[in-house]
Amino acid sequence: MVVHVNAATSVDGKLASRRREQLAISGPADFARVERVRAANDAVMVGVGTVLADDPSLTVDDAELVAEREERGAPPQPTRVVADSTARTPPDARVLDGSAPTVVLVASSAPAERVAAIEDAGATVVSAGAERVDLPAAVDELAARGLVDVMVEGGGELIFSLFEASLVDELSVYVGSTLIGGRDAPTLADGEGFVADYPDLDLVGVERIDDGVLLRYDC
Ligand SMILES: NC(=O)C1=CN([C@@H]2O[C@H](COP(=O)(O)OP(=O)(O)OC[C@H]3O[C@@H](n4cnc5c(N)ncnc54)[C@H](OP(=O)(O)O)[C@@H]3O)[C@@H](O)[C@H]2O)C=CC1
Ligand SMILES: Nc1nc(O)c(N)c(N[C@@H]2O[C@H](COP(=O)(O)O)[C@@H](O)[C@H]2O)n1
Repeated sequence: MVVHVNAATSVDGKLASRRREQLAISGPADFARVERVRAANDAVMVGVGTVLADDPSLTVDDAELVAEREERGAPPQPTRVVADSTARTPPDARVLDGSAPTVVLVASSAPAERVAAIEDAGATVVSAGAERVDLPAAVDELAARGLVDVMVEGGGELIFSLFEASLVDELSVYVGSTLIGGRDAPTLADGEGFVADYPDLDLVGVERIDDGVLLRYDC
């Protein structure tokens, strides 16, 4: 199992503004790279905060990349995965539009009627954890379903939890040349934050793309 976190930040480490609206930090070449990373993975995962803020599709749109997946015997699209403890994913969200398989990870305490609405929209609901999605159990469950290479696109709450659980194998951060600011703006890793035992990453790549820099780390 390989968990690869990929995200784009401003020079000051923000994922978006304090309004938490979707913001294009990547340029065209970086978005094309992100699409290639999606296509190389079995699953593309986000937290429900990103679904509510961005309403992403998380699909591979480039027909050549879809064809390449099919040539190697993979399904045309990676499976979309949402970490959503209380089943807040709206039934009309793009991740539930049927254009790719979707797994929604919930806690066992998630309200049954909201779980049913997500299932009615065509997603597979997987329960892991009592009150909040238990990420180690969830990734094991994904692997058992053949989803072994997982790309995580954010946001900051989910990314922090994955680092806290020592589940991240690779991190790619595209640092765009824009400054967002704001103490309440989401950052690459939010959550409670570390106060000791800070993850020590191994810088393995630096590349200029568009007007920013892609930093790659082994974790
Ligand atoms: N620039 C970029 O590359 C990206 C930017 N973004 C931006 O980030 C923002 C959204 O980020 P953020 O608000 O942090 O949302 P996240 O996408 O990280 O989702 C956070 C939510 O995920 C749920 N969740 C379920 N299980 C867990 C767990 N074990 N650990 C942590 N979270 C869990 C929680 O809700 P619950 O408790 O209900 O389960 C939590 O509130 C938006 O502004 C978006 O535009 C997002 C992705 C990429
Ligand atoms: N790599 C990257 N660069 C940015 O500038 C971004 N804003 C994001 N956001 C992520 O991409 C998702 C959008 O996906 P779709 O295009 O709708 O498929 C968004 O939800 C974030 O996860 N990423």
